[in-house]
Amino acid sequence: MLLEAKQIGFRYERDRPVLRGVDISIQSGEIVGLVGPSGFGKSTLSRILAGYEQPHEGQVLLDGAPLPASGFHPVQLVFQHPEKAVNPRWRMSRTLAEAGDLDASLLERLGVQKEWLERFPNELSGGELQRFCVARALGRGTRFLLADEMTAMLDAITQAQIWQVVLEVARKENMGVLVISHEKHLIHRLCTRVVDLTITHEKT
Ligand SMILES: Nc1ncnc2c1ncn2[C@@H]1O[C@H](COP(=O)(O)OP(=O)(O)OP(=O)(O)O)[C@@H](O)[C@H]1O
Repeated sequence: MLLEAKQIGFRYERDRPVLRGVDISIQSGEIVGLVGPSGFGKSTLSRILAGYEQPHEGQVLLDGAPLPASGFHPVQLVFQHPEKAVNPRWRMSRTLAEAGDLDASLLERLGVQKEWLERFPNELSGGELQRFCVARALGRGTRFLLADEMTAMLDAITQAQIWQVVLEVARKENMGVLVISHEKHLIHRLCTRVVDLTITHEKT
């Protein structure tokens, strides 16, 4: 499968484009890094690739077709702030159910404890909550995972544990992964290819 963004243009405010003429593509099985200075539009691009934002120019295609508008989305985004990605009024078991039927061992491998399932998001630490968000994003229908500073707020051991599981699942399921991070060593260790947004970005 191929996820591609072609000639993407995007602005939040009139006359202030954030992205202009950006191209990026990810093949199944690839681990691609996306780097660039702060404020250059990396998170915006990941939201466009996941279908949360519509580009003002260009298009996002999955095997040549537009992203599906309903059902479990094949492109899943996990970002830095898990508390913004879950419904605060739902117990974690309900949030997880959004991913459908998960691989039984996944929660255990991600270090999710059974008793956490009955808790609400505000009864978990950021790191505990992020494990749920990662699990939910690794549902059986996921073909591409976009990790936007996914482990930036976690300690090194938790970061390594989560990435190990993500890479195992990605390899087994032949998922494509986009890694957005300011941590050069993480990008270097994980990625087979790196896209630099300062180069991809069309100069004016
Ligand atoms: N909702 C919004 N409304 C207006 N401007 C926004 C909004 N979200 C982001 N921006 C602006 O768009 C630009 C790109 O932001 P974005 O978060 O995509 O950058 P980034 O490369 O991911 O940055 P960082 O590395 O700091 O996370 C920034 O100038 C930011 O201030």
